[in-house]
Amino acid sequence: MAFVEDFTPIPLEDTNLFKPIRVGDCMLRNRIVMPPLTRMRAHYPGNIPNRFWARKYYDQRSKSPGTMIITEGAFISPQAGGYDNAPGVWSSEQMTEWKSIFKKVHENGSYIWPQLWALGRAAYPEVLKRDGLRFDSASDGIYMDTEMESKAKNCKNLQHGLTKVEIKQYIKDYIHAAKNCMSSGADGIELHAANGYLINQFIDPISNKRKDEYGGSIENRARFILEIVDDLVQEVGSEHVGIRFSPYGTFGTMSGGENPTIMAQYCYIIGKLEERAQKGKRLAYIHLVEPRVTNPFLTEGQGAYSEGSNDFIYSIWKGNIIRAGNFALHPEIVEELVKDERTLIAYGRYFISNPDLVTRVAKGLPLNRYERDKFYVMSEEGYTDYPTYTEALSLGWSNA
Ligand SMILES: C=C(C)c1ccc(C)c(O)c1
Repeated sequence: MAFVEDFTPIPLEDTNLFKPIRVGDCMLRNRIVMPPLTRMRAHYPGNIPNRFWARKYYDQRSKSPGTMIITEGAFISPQAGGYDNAPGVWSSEQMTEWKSIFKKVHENGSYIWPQLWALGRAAYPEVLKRDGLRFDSASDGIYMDTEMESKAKNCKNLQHGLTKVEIKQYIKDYIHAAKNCMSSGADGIELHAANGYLINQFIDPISNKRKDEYGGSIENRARFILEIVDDLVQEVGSEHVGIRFSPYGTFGTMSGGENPTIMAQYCYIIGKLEERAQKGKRLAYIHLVEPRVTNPFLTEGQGAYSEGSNDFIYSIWKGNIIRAGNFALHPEIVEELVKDERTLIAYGRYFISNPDLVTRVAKGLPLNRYERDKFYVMSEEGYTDYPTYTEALSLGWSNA
C-alpha cells in the first residue's frame, strides 16, 4: 500500500462540501457520501453480512460525525440474488448483523442507508438454479453477453422475462426489504436502478423488449420503477427513499449515451419523480453515476463518455442530487459542482482505501492507493487494514 502519486490534493474544507445539508431526516455535517461498494465478503449460505469484519469496515468509514454512508448492494430476496457472497436484507439473521452495523455508524454520529438490489440477468444462472430459483430479467433470452447465455443454457436455467404476477412479487419484496431496514434502524434506503441490474433492465430498451404495459415505450419502461417508488413511499415515507441511476452506463450491456433516446428515458422518469415531489412526495435524493464512469470495472479515465453530462437533471429535479464517479482525483471539479445548495459528492473507490477520507478531502491530504485485486475477495486484507493518514505516516509512508 502507498499514497497515490501524480495527484495534487486541494483542501475543500472551506467549500460548500463541508456545509451542513439535510437529507431526509439526516442533518449531514458534510456533503461527502460513501456510495454503495460491493465487497463480496458476506457469508454463504445465508447472504449474511460478514460477522467478523463488516461492522469494523463501516465503523472506520463513519468516524467523521455527520457523514452519509450508503451500504453495499443488499439483495431484497433470494430470487433477487445470485451472488453467494453479497449480503441480503430479507432475513432475520441478516438483519441481526445489519442492526449492529447501523448501531455502530450511529454511535459515530453518522447515517446509513442500505442499497436495495435485484440482479436480474446480471446474476449467475447456475447459482440460482442450485437454489431452485429463476434467472430473471425484463425479457426472455436477451442475455447480457454470450458467456451468460452459455452458462444459462448449460445449467438449463434460461433467462426468463418476468410475468406481471412476478413483477408484483418483486415490488412486495422491495417493500419487505425496506421495512426490514427501517425497523432495524436504517436512516433510509436507496433503490438501485443503475449499473445494468434488474430495474435498469426494465428502463433500457436494449434489454426490455416487452409488448405489455411494462415495455415498448418510454412511459411503459418507466412503469416498474415508478410502481416500486410509489409503494416504497407509501410504506416508509418519501424522505426515507433515495434512488440511483447510471444514465450513461454501459456496464451489464446497457445502452449508454450512444442510444439517442436514452436521455429522453431518464428525463421522463426524473420528471415523473419531480411531479410526485411537487405533490408532497419528494424523495430524499437522486443519485447519479457520472458519464466519466461508464463501467465501474474500468480504471479512472477508461471508458469515459465525453458527449454527455448529468447537468440535465438540475432543470428537472429540484431536490438533493448525489453525484458519483471518479471525483477523488478531481477536487477542482468538486469545488465547482458543490457551489449550489443541493449537490453532494460520492467518493467510491477511494473510500475503500481511505477510511478517513472525509478528513483527507477537507485538509487536502494525500490519498492511499486502492488495491483492485482485493475489492471482491473473502479477506480482511484490503477491507479493514487500510491506514488512516496518521497511521500511514507512522508506518513511514512518504508524501514524496
Ligand atoms: C460494478 C460493480 C462491480 C458493481 C457491483 C455491485 C453493485 C451493486 C454495483 O452497482 C456495481
